[in-house]
Formats: sequence, C-alpha cells, structure tokens
Amino acid sequence: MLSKHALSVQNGSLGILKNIIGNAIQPNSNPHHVLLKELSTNSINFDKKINILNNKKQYIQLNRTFKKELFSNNCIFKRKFNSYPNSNLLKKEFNISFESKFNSYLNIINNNNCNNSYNSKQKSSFTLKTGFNKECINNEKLFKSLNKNIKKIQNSHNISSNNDINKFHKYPKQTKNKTKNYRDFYKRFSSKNNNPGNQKRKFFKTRNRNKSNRRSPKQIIINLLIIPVSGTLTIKLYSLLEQRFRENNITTCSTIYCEAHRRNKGRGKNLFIALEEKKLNEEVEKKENEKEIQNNKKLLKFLFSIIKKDFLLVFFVFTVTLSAAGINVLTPIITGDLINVVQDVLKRQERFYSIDFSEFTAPTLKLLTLYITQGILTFVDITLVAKLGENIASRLKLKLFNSYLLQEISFFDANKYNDIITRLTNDINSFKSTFKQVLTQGLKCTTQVIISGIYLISISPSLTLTICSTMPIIYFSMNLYGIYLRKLSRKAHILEDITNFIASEAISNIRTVRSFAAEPTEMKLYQSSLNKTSDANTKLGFHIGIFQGTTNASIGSLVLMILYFGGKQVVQGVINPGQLMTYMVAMQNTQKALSHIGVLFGQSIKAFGSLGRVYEYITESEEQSNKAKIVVNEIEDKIEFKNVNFAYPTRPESKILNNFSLKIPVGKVLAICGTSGSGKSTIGQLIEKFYEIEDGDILVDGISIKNIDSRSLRKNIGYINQEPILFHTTILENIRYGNPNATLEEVKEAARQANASNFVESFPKGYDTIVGDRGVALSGGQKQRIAIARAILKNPSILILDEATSALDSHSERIVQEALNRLMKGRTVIVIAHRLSTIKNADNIIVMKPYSLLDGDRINIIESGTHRSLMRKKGEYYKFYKDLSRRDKKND
Ligand SMILES: Nc1ncnc2c1ncn2[C@@H]1O[C@H](COP(=O)(O)OP(=O)(O)OP(=O)(O)O)[C@@H](O)[C@H]1O
Repeated sequence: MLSKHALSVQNGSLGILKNIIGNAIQPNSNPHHVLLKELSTNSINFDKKINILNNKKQYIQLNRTFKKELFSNNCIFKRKFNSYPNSNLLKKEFNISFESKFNSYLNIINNNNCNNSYNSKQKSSFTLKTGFNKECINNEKLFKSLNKNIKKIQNSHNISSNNDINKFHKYPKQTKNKTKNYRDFYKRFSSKNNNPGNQKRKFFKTRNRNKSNRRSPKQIIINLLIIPVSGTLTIKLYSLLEQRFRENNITTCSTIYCEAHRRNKGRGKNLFIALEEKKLNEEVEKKENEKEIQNNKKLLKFLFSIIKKDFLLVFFVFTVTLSAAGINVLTPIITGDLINVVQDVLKRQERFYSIDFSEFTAPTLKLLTLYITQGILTFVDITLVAKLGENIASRLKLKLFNSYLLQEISFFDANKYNDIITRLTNDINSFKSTFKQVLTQGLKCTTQVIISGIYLISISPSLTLTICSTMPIIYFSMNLYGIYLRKLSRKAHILEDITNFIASEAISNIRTVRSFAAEPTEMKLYQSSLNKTSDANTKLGFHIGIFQGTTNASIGSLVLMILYFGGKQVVQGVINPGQLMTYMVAMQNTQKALSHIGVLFGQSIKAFGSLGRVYEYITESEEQSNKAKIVVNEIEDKIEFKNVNFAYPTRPESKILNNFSLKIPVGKVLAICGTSGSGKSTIGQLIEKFYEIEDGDILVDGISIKNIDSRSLRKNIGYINQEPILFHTTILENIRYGNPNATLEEVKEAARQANASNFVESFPKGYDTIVGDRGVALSGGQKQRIAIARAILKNPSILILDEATSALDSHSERIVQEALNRLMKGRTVIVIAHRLSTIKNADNIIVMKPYSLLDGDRINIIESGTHRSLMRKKGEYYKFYKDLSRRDKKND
C-alpha cells in the first residue's frame, strides 16, 4: 500500500518537477512551495520509494538525451532551491532534513529515465489521475500554513512577492530592464558559496555596488550585451530543443500513462512501474523476435538438410504435381469445348440438318485422355509423396530417438514422459502429413489459382470482377469461422488426451488402484472427463454442421451468380455457353483451391511448430554430445570428490552436496549411510555422470569427470538399486543386456553365480520366458537376481549397490546377498546402507546428513572411519547401527 502510494507521489512529483523546470508552472506557483510541500508531506514515502528503486536499478538504463536534460535541470533546480532565502527556517518549521530529502529526490530523477514531459494541461490531468492532487487537497491545511510562513519570511526579509525566483522564471521573455536580474542571478548561481544567506547578501551588495561603481567600457559591453545576449540565446535554444523533445515524447508518455491507467483499474498509480515494464517488455519482445527469426532460419536449414537426401524424389513430386495441376485447369476448358459442340449440333438440328455425332468424338477423347492422365499422375504423385514423407519422418524419428538416448538424465527429470513420446510420435507424424499435403495440395492449388485466375479474366473480365468482389467476403468469413472451429477442435483434442491419460494411468497402476479399492473413484474421474470430451465433440459437430451448411449455401449462391450474370452475357453474345460452363467449373475449382490453401496455411504453421519442438530436443542433445571427451578403459587408482557442490537441475534452489570431498580407492569397499534424503544415492548418480556438477570436481584416476566420455565411464560401473527395471523381453535377453556378445553358456553361468539359474530353469520356457512389462511377471528377489546376473556379465570394475536388498524379505535377501557377495569380490564397491554385514566389513564408512539440516555452511559428511572407530565414537553411526541391528533382529 505504502509503496503504491509512494509511487504515485513520485510519479506526480516527477511530473511537477518537469513542469517547474520546463516553466509550465508559471511564476505565481512558486516551485519551492510545491517541492517543499511535497517533500514534507511525503518524507516516509520517499524513503520507501528510494529503497524500491535501488532494487530495481538493474532494469533502468538511462537514455542519453534524458540524462543530459535531467542533469542540466537538476543544476538549475538545485540552484533555485539553494537560493531560497530561508530554507533553514522552513526546515525548522517542518522538522525534516530538506537537504537529504532533496538529494533523495534528485537521486530518483538521476536514476530513472522517465520520459514524462507534460504540458500544464496534461500535468493537471495527470496529477489528478495519479492521486497527487488528492494528496494536495488532503494537505491543504499544511500548504496554507506553509504559505503563511513563507509570507512571514518574505516580510521579515523585505522580499517582495515578485521575488527573484519568479523573475528568473520570466527571464526568457524579459526586456532590457530585466537583464540586470539575469546578470545577478548568473553571478549568484555560479558562486561557489551560494548558501541562502550569502546569496541574499551578495544580491543586495551587488545591487549597491552597481549603483556606485563605474565600470570599464569592455565590462559594460560584456555585462550589457554579451552575457544577456548569449544567455538569452542559450536559454531560447534550450527551450526550443526542449519543446521539440517534449512534443516527441508526449505520445510515448500518453501511451505509457494509458497502460498504467489500465493496469491499475483506472487509478493510474503505477506509471513508473508501467514505464519500466514497457521498456523491459519491448526489449524482451525485440530479443524474442530476433531469436525467433534465428530459430526459424535454423529450422529451415535443418529441414533442408533432412530433405536434400531425397532431392530427386522431391524433383519428381514437383513435376508430377505441376502436371496434375495443369490438367486440372485444362479439364474445364475441354468440357466447355464439348458443350459448344453440343450447342452447335443442337442449332443445326433446329435448322433440320442431320445430326453428326462424330463431332463429339474429338473433345470427348481429349477429355478422356485428360481424365486418364490425371488418374495416372495422381497415383504416381501419391506414391512418390508417401515415400518422401516416410523417408523424412524416419530420418527425423531416428535423429530424435538418438538424441533421447544421448540426453543427460536431468533432461528426463525436467520433461514429462508423455511429452517425450509425443514428440517422437504425434509431432513427427503431424509434420509428415502436413508436409505431404503442402507439397502436393499446396503446390497444386497455388498453380491452379494462378492459371485459372488468368483464364477467368481472359474469358470475361467484368464477370470475374463481379464475382471477385463477393468472393473475399465469403472466403474471409468462412476462414474466421474456421479459426473458431480449430479452437473448438483443439479443446476437444485436449479433453480427449486427458481422458485417455486418466484411463492409461489407472490401467498401468491397476495394482495400486485395486489395493486402495479406488475403482469407483477412477470410474468417476474417467466418466466426468469423458462427459466433458463428449460435450466438446458434440459442440464441435454442431459448429461443423453450421460451417458446412453455410459453405454449401455460399458456393451455391456463387454458382447462381455466375449463372445469372454469365447467362446475361451469353444472351448479349459476350461469351458462348461453353465458355460459361468452363467459367463455372474453373471458378469452383479456384474457390476450392483457395479455401484449401487457407487450411493448409494454418496446418503448415502448426506443423512447423511441431518440427520446432522436435528440433529443440535434437539440438539439445547435439550440444551435449559435442563436448569432446577422454575415453577411460579401466579405472586403476581412485575416484575422488573434490569440494563438490551440487543441486539437481530441476531444483537448483535446494543444495544437496555442500563442499563434499571424498576419496574412493580402487578395490576397496565404501559404505554410505545416513538419514533419508541426505544425498547417498546422489553420490552414486554423480559417479555415473548422470548429472553435471556445478562446482568443484570429481576426478577419476586424476582426470576430471567433465572431460571423460560418459559411455566409456559407465562401461566400468555396475549399478544395482532397489527396483531393477527389466525390459519386456525374455530372461535371456535381459541378462544379455549386460554384454550383448555373451554366449548362452556365459549367460547361464552368470545366472548361476547370481543364484538365478534355479528359478529360471523351473519356468516352462526357461531362459525364453517373457518377464512382462518392466518385469512384472517376476518377484522382487527374482528381478534383483536377474539384475545381478546382468551386472556379472557386464563385469564392471566399480559396483554401486543402492539399497539393493532393502525391498526383499529375509529369505530372498539372503539369497541375493550371497550373489552380491560373489559379485563384489575384487571390485571397488560403493554400498548405500542396507546390510549390516556389508557395512561392518567396509574399508571406510561415511555418515551423511541432509544439507538443509546442517547448521551453517558445513559439509554433508558428519562422520567417517571404520566400523570400529565409529562405534567407539558413539555418535550418529553408533545410533544408526543399533537401529539397524534392532530392525534385523525383528525381521529374523
Ligand atoms: N532427480 C531429482 N531431481 C530433484 N531432486 C532430487 C532428485 N533425486 C533426488 N532428489 C532430492 O535430492 C535429495 C537427496 O536424494 P537422494 O536420493 O540422494 O537421498 P538418499 O540419501 O539416497 O535418500 P534415501 O535414503 O531416502 O534413498 C532429496 O531431497 C531428494 O528429494
């Protein structure tokens, strides 16, 4: 509230200040009064405002002209203020520090490039709207008392009401007599020691001296001629320039003011903010436009690079399409010829000549040839375009899929699964179909419109003119309605997507739905969404009906018009009946082609958008993969975290690791334990290079992980977590995922070592058993053992076990643990707390705490050492160990 108020005051003040400076407030309204009143009544608000402005400084850029103008104005203004004879008395009267307020005031003006130049009329309307006048009215009493005081002061100092300040204002219009005042002012204002007392004294002193002292002719010339003339000229020039400047800016100001007015529902208080926002928005808009142009250029280049591989195909499609368009234009002409022949024959029949049907043969044969050629061309066209479309779509899909596989893990955190898949399917498919249509229909329609248009004019220019005057009205109103229809269709599509999403989510989580007995809830949700979709589709159908009906009626009316006006011309002998027929068909074709072009235009914009989305993902992954990397074949020494600071890219504000340092020597076992959310799994993910670190470094054998090729690094790492994900394929293929070249024997051996062979062989189809989507057809322990067999085949030098057995019952856990123990032998192991025995025997144990729970700027590791040393310490690890052993005993 206060800040709004302050803004209003500031805006109002600025306007007044500008008016004072620009002499828009004439002598009777003493600028001091206005300023002093304002400063005194709004002292708190000014302070507040200054704080706001300081925070906003980064948004403010000074316009050079303005800066200059304000600077010069400040000087004049400051002089005026300082020249006031009794500012000290006023200070006392209002008990405020004028100097500081005034400086704050200047600060505001200096820091802000406000283009509000107003003339006096604008000023009054502006101040009225900003509420500044209200302030004045509210403080009328204060103002009156201020005036009284000023009068007292003036009387006590014998200063007439027509005081020097007012004379200064009048200066540009002053005549010879007033030159003296200017000179006095000039001297006084340029004086270094221009405090009010001194100035007053100097003023009278100078006057007296002027009377008594004689001057040299040179000095007289300087005083009487050069100073006033040059001064007058300078001021004239300045006011001229200012006038021009003001005129230029009035339009801007009123726009800004309207904006401010609108934003504040008519109160018009935030002019200043509106000004800043407008400028900021303009800059952002400009940058965005430039960026969009650049992006479109890149996109076209990308599209060209995709299409150019099928250059020959594109060439054939063009040729065939253009030929088909030519035939489409020729058909009505030949039809017209046929009609003329019929008419001739009929005329002759009227005159009792014998009928010769052979005359029909030529145009009929011509028409037949055209229809057959058109059929063949259409066939070739569709086949070629289908091939071209598929080629382009496949290339795009391959590129996009490849980009997905190369994306950083953070990409999958930031983007929804559905969006990712939609771009691969819907977006590319929509682009493909539109591309095909634009290439064939678009090209065909455009050619047809051009050739038919010329032909129509050549048959009857007057008829074409009459028809053309009505066609745009029909065409544009239909297009407008078409936009509305597309909006409705988009809405129906979205609702349909939501309905499908509700169904797919319920089905994919059917176990959860069942266990919570949530079937009725899901049903209700689905039904309500279905109802909405159905309503939207019904509405769409209704409007499509109106659209089609109106379109048909309009086309009918158009045909009628052609028949009416064309028929008249036939009777007048301007055109023959064949030409009328040709005209009618050609016009209908043109009209259809035009509406088709309109639809295609809308579609191509959408398709371009789809391609843009695909391209965005492709370029993102190219940026990732372009970073050159060092290949590591084997990790021989150690992995070292060096002062690592990390936050997940999707949640940059919550820090997970703070100044984290840790050494993991090769061949040793490191156990990480600590409270949930402390970042244990994060360490594993960083070693896998799933995320880039912000600060600090992770060194693998002394090489920064940033420079290491991710794939070569990951080949050395085996990651087994609580919930291993299997592919919807056979057990054999799932185990082989660890090493695609492994033989069946090697797979079986890995399964044996992972304690998986028994249960696999008990299945009727053995290793060929399909595990179901994400392995749903297997138990948790079985999935875990398949994952271990997979890791054994991969043979990694580093193993990360992230709570690998925590979701299993004690029997399965024992079996899996046995397999894990076998897997761990001879490898560097990072165990994220799960089994007491593993933790106990680890070479090093670290205990972590979430960064958010740490006091001050501490690191996440709160304890580290061997089991013995930590137990002796009886700290966090001791508590954790006791908890875990109690839980284990309970489970047993
Ligand atoms: N992909 C992610 N995006 C954003 N934040 C994440 C992501 N993964 C984890 N976090 C956050 O990072 C913090 C540490 O998570 P992490 O999984 O490393 O903890 P943890 O110690 O392994 O926990 P737990 O023992 O419960 O598995 C948590 O606050 C979590 O919410």
